[in-house]
Amino acid sequence: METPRLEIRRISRAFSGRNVVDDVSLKVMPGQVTCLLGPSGCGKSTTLRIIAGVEMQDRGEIYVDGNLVCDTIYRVPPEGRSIGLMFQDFALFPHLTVAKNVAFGLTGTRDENMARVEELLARVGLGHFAQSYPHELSGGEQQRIALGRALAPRPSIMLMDEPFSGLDNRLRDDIRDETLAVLKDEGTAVLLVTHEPDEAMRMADEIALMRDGRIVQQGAPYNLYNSPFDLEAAKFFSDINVIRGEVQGALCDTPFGQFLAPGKPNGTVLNIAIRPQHLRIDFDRAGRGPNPTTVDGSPARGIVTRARFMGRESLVEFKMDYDDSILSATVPSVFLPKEGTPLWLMIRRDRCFVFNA
Ligand SMILES: Nc1ncnc2c1ncn2[C@@H]1O[C@H](COP(=O)(O)OP(=O)(O)OP(=O)(O)O)[C@@H](O)[C@H]1O
Repeated sequence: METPRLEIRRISRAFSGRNVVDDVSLKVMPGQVTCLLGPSGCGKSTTLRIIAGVEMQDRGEIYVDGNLVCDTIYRVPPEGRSIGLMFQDFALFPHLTVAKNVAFGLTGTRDENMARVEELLARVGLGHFAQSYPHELSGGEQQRIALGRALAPRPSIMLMDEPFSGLDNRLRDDIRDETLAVLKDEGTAVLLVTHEPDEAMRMADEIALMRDGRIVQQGAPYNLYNSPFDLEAAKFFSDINVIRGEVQGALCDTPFGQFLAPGKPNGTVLNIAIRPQHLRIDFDRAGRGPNPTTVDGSPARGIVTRARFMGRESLVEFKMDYDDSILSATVPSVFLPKEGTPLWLMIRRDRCFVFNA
């Protein structure tokens, strides 16, 4: 078995009696990007600060390359942990040239350091800026220099806390992709903190979804998106429609037909959740909808309340006849029916998530 670059075991930290980080365990394997994803205030940054060594845990252990760097008794200082850091305010040293910024943490001979600086500046595509000062560079370029500086000492693991949130949207996607390419090239393991699911999906090999100080689900982005642990986890990645139904005789009756509910006692209320792209819209045929199918179940009618063009897709919202609830569906390209139009919806049964209400 390969040794994880970083492993934390059962880390906890309380502030004023509140568990901000609660029994968190995590491994990051060589060459992997793991994202700690969760809403603001869930304890992501505190976890990262504990790993970096600028905050102490109340319980738990931290290992880098299989070696203990911190438990509640033994503690390697931050600079001895082989950890690189990159935060949103990546503050380069303004009085040092780009080359000297990148060389800052290096301990080799002058020649070795120069070679490493050259290698990294080439890798981030900014070799020609070696003798410039940070204020002569754009935000995105400074970000790339900060990446070079953090990578220069060949850290075992890079910790990144919302490193792209200071950049404007268009630039952000490019810098994110470039950063990822450089990190993969260097073979560095990364633990990246973000509250943006899109960023996590784009960057991560593995996502650890955090809520109220705990990791509630961990796995490949595909698995988190397609098999969310609960309704809240499902909602974190996209808008979601919820259809309620009650179980009778191992079947759950809904306006969209019956769902199998094996093992669920009679009277259990279920939330059937489905993402907007998995609803199918069909036309009204004088008050009748399409015929039921095994893939899509039965249709239910709604009235269009709003339709918006979103760029790649159109978002259509419906007030459903059965209980006036609102459902939304997305359609590729342009589909903008008038408000008040009656249309029928069907749901892709294989794309539904079923949770106890
Ligand atoms: N030193 C501290 N003293 C007291 N409370 C703290 C301290 N550090 C963090 N907290 C609290 O712990 C909780 C988690 O904070 P943390 O910064 O880890 O969350 P986060 O998930 O990174 O959120 P964000 O994305 O907003 O930074 C917050 O409620 C915060 O107020």
